Amino acid sequence: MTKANGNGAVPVRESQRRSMQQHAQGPAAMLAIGTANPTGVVIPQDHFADDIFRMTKTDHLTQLKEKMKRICQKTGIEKRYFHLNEESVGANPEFLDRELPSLDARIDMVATAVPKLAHSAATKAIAEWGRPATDITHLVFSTYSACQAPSFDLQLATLLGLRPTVSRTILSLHGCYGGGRALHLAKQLAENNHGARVLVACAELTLVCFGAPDGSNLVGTALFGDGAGAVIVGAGPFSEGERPLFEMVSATQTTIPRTEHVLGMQVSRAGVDFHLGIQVPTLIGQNIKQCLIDAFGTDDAPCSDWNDLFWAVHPGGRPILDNIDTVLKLEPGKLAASRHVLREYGNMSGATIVFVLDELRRPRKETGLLPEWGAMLAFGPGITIEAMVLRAPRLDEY
Ligand SMILES: CCCCCCCCCCCCCCCCCC(=O)SCCNC(=O)CCNC(=O)[C@H](O)C(C)(C)COP(=O)(O)OP(=O)(O)OC[C@H]1O[C@@H](n2cnc3c(N)ncnc32)[C@H](O)[C@@H]1OP(=O)(O)O
Repeated sequence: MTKANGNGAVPVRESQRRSMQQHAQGPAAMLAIGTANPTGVVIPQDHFADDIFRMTKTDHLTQLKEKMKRICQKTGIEKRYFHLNEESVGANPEFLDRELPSLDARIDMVATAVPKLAHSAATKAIAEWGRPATDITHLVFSTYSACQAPSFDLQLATLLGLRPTVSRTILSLHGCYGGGRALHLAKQLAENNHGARVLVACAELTLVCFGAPDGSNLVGTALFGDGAGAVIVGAGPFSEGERPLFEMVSATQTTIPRTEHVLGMQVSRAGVDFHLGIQVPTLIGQNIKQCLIDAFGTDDAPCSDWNDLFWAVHPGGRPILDNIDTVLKLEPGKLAASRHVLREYGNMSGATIVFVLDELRRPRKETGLLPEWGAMLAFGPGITIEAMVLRAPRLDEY
């Protein structure tokens, strides 16, 4: 069979051959990881309630403050990093009144702060990768702060000096599954484009959501922090010096039916409003096993014991991790990387999963080598669950 072109007939077999060559060898892998947090403000969780009520001039709301203290004690968080500080909150009093427009001022602040934070994480990932930034062919950027075009993806590409031909995608408002979604897309891009090297960048600043504590935002205010993560993703053949940290074997996205109202974010003239339903941890616990079975592509559990795997779980909140432990009957310590990241940084939404992966790949005397097979999970509005089967190659494999 032939296909016409301007110069005559081109055999389809030839175009098929070319398209076959576009595919990479083997599954994509994460080749390097970088993380960053704002350097300005670190708030210990045990005096967060005092700090936030003072900063927002709401100390008179004593019952609300007591509830915030109760919530903070149950988060499993010890400290969080923030871009906003007392001075910038004082300079923007409209941030404290949801009736006043403040979106423009927030967009002005994130316009430089988000790419700067992403740049910091990406620079570390690129340095670890060891190849020049100009070898990056694709960029996938995820954030809940993007309200402009051109956006942070182009700013980051410029800051890093990427090629003008770099293929850019920005994911907006995917919330806590943004990092999982970006990695899932990067896997598909790397596997379908021979030689592709994809930079995944996730950067989250709570300042677009920040407001004075009220009856609706206590949990989010007690839980979320600022951070950025970056991962270089590519598939074989690997160049000298490239070493896969985690192979990205298969991935699925699942939406739990009829849960759209449970978890959500909405851009308003007063910033980004968010809603975290009290049933989120239970719903995730009830659905997680099936998502894993789907991701592993088997009719039943992929292994007799989920403890045979290593786990990279987005620490959306302490009870989410507790429910996963219970449902999967995990041994203590299986979710240690997730609990560590929650304790040290809080929930940094889409960027958090990169911190968990970074924590997992650190060699540990007490736990030894990771099991060969693992699972990555991230959750967010929808309720959407991103699941990915990972494989940790042995050091001498590549
Ligand atoms: C410079 C400073 C700047 C600061 C800026 C901060 C700004 C932050 C804004 C960032 C927003 C980003 C939004 C991103 C949205 C995407 C989220 C996701 O995708 S991923 C998913 C995100 N993750 C999640 O959705 C999980 C969040 N949940 C948790 O982590 C835990 O449930 C917990 C820590 C809140 C409580 O621990 P637990 O063991 O459950 O303890 P208990 O049962 O004893 O409850 C204690 C009290 O808490 C109450 N209460 C509980 N839940 C809720 C609720 N949803 N609703 C309301 N209230 C709630 C409960 O009723 C009780 O009240 P009381 O009886 O004392 O009066």
